[in-house]
Amino acid sequence: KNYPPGPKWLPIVGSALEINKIRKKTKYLYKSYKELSKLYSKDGHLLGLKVGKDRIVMVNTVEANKEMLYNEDIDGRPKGIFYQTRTWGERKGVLLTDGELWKEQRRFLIKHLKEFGFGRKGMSEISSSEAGHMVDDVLEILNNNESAVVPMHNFFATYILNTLWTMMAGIRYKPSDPRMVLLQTILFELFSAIDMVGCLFSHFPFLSILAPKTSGYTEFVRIHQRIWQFLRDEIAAHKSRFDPNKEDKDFMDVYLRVLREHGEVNTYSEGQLVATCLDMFMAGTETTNKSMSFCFSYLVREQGVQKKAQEEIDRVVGKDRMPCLDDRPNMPYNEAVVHECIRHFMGRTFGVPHRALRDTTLVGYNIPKDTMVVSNFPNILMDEELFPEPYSFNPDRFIVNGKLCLPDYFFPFGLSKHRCMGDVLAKCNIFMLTTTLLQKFSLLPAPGEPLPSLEHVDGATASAAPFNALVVCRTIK
Ligand code: HEM
Repeated sequence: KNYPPGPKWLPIVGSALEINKIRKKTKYLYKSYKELSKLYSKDGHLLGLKVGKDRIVMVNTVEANKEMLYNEDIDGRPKGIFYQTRTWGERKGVLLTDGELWKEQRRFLIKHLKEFGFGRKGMSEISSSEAGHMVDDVLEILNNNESAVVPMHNFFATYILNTLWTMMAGIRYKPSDPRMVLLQTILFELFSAIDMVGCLFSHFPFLSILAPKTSGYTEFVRIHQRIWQFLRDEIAAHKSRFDPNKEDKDFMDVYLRVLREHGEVNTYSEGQLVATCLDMFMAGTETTNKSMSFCFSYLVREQGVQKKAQEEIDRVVGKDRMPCLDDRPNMPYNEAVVHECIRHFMGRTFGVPHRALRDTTLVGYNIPKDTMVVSNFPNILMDEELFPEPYSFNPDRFIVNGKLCLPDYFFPFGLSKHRCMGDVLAKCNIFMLTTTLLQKFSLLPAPGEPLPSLEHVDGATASAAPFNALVVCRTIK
């Protein structure tokens, strides 16, 4: 009763058939939800759905999102096969957990990551060092030539992972490392095959037994097994060289010391360590990397925007040193590029689902316990009234009187207690990698190839369609 408006529910499938029908027409899930909202939701705030066993409420407007994100009754994370298969059937980690475990482990993670630079000056040094490695790698690809065609798909992924992994595990990888290439390929496959709200086997769990292959269950488990193995190998390496008398070098050392000294007590366990690493690996790299894939697909198309960003870099930084985070206040245009690329990414990606912990209400509608409640970021970030010509890449929309100005309806990292843990790192990396690359090189359309497509790859996190760019050395006057 008084559940948010939406399509009719049929037995077993709920509203899945109608969503599917519209998705075939619109291609993208966020566009399907927009159409359904137009059809069913008079006030536009919420769209109420049921897909298989899951009750899902899409939260469309700024007002409803603010109410939802500050409502403690909707502070849970979903339960069920999809969320728990990632962590061996248990609820572990920091991304998809709630209650005491989430509170304690999130606090512990942030506190100790700070010791290794997270959110502090050390982080900009790590990011700057990765930007330097990136330039060296591009020069190697150019091999003394003026230009080269470079696949931009996943180009930034390893540098982004390295900034996080330096703090988590004290290591960095080369983008050519076969383990990295494999991990990035399977992660891309995984995120394209699922939606933020689940997939076939999560809405219809019996399919994981009756049709494990067709429902995506087998592939989901296979990909996770690979990632678990990668993480477990690194933890094993840390264990084998652990010396209690030496200072901890990274988060894994800190966590292993706690386990050695106190055993697996309260919410601390080796499984929790693996799950936290898994969460950071997925939440920390996919998001930033895909934001950057949108950024450069537009910068190749929009040479005017690229030139404007380069003019500011040349004026403020010059050519004799690399950009650094302290330049940010003097570089509002490049700062605005960072926010515009995040807008394009989250403008096609839903928030991490919340769960109603008890029966509650939202903008006057009833939300029963255990309903999945999801921020429909695309509805806000691609709204023509809030962001005119939303599909154009226009950093100037965030500049007022020559200064960066972010409206209060721009909150792509969420709000309140579950707010993204990595927003500072993400913005730092996007700024450092973008400005450092544009200082040294221009990116042009690859000769003989179409411009980067405006279509994107749908999935749990959206990505620009793969594209190549002609990377050309710049000579700065
Ligand atoms: C452009 C980059 C990123 C965007 C747009 C983004 C966005 C988000 C959003 C919308 C949420 C959900 C907030 C909510 O549920 O209310 C979230 C949660 C989270 N993000 Fe990010 N994120 C980004 C980068 C990162 C990075 C770099 C890290 C890791 C350092 C990270 C770690 C997390 C974690 C752990 C959570 C769960 C927080 C919790 O439930 O307590 N994210 N992020």
